[in-house]
Amino acid sequence: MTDHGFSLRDVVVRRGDHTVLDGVDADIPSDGITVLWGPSGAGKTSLLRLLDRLDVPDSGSVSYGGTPLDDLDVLALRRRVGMVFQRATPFAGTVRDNLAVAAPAADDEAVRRVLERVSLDASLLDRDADTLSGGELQRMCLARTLITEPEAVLLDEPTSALDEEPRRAFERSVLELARDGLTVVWVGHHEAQVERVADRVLRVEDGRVLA
Ligand SMILES: Nc1ncnc2c1ncn2[C@@H]1O[C@H](COP(=O)(O)OP(=O)(O)OP(=O)(O)O)[C@@H](O)[C@H]1O
Repeated sequence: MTDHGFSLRDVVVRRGDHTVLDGVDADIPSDGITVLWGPSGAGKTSLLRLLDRLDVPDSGSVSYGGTPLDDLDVLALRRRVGMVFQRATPFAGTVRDNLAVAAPAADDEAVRRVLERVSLDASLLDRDADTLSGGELQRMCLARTLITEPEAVLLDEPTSALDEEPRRAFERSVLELARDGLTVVWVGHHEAQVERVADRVLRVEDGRVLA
């Protein structure tokens, strides 16, 4: 197991009388892009949310960098592990305001650097976030996650609402981030996309992770 990967042992999540995750054992190494892949309703999103402690399992354990998440301060964990959701979640205000919410102390240089990492033009900084295109918005959300310099990011079908061109642009940004050492866990849907981005695939089916 590498320095800051995730590991899940016998993880069970129940919602009412439905078992959403049913004894999951999995290791997610810190290098490259790991895609969680499987049919709708298989439990991919539920698994991803455990990694940032947005949810806690009913039993079993989840650790990060060898430490059980229960033993980590949750805010510190979320600084190390960022999340981008399926639907872009802009705050009211400009792109600059959105980045400042995540990192009030970030200077101009840091802001410009993070925009460059997601291929967003710096001229967008003073635009109202709600005037951005879907693709720009999702890359802004990625930038907002990256500006706190996490070690890992969790992506929950971040391109499912995007057309082909912005989807490819988002993929290119993430591939480059992974090449620069960011740990990426990506809940995928489109098979062609999985083939383009995955360094490894964890197949999730019916609440289990198959080898
Ligand atoms: N809060 C909840 N209450 C009841 N059932 C839930 C809840 N959250 C998830 N589920 C159920 O758990 C199962 C797994 O859901 P999950 O969202 O993890 O699947 P998924 O693999 O991410 O699916 P999709 O690809 O459609 O997003 C689904 O059957 C879902 O209806």
